Amino acid sequence: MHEKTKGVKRALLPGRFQPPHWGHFRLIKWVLERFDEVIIVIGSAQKSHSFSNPFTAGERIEMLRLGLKDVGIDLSRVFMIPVTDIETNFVWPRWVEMFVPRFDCVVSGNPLVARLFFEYGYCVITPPMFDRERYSATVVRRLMLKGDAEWRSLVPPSVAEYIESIGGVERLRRVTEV
Ligand SMILES: Nc1ncnc2c1ncn2[C@@H]1O[C@H](COP(=O)(O)OP(=O)(O)OP(=O)(O)O)[C@@H](O)[C@H]1O
Ligand SMILES: NC(=O)c1ccc[n+]([C@@H]2O[C@H](COP(=O)(O)O)[C@@H](O)[C@H]2O)c1
Repeated sequence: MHEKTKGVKRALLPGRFQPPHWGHFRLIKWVLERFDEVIIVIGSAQKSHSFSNPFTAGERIEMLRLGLKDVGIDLSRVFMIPVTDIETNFVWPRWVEMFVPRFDCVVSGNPLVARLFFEYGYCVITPPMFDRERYSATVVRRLMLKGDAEWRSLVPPSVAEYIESIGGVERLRRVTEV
């Protein structure tokens, strides 16, 4: 381990962030209360323009950065790294390792992610869920599709403005038309 990063505790936080909502930002704060740095893996980086994955990896990075600034998180403690999916779950932790800096633990509420990294030998932490009834990206996307402006209250203001600036709601409607 390099002398300068020796002793620095890092958590890996994988997710799709489609889009990032208040639950994610509370989770990132929670992680940074326990670790020195967080590596946010922007999962399914190859995906965009669908109901489950409307935004590109680049757009998700922009939104995360805006939200992190809104909540006053020091960006020098945060890495954001896009990682594409692969066919083989068993080797996915090794695949992720290729793209990211060294890390100590994985934080995930996703049972598959937790199990794969646990079997691979990592320390895995299941975080608390923050107001999960509301703070869910699926809920945000459903409200957008319904034309219910309530979705804006589930994400930081800067994220809502960004989504509007790129025509995100219109995109979601178009790509889900049958
Ligand atoms: N409200 C929340 N509180 C705490 N952690 C959350 C919350 N929502 C999501 N997470 C966690 O954030 C990580 C990334 O989640 P993800 O991007 O899948 O969000 P999501 O809201 O579950 O999205 P989707 O509804 O599109 O599946 C996962 O570990 C997930 O458990
Ligand atoms: N085989 C794989 O590529 C593999 C396995 C498990 C999770 N993942 C990814 O990890 C991310 C987990 O994030 P979510 O909790 O948002 O689903 C997703 O992008 C998911 O596709 C990929």
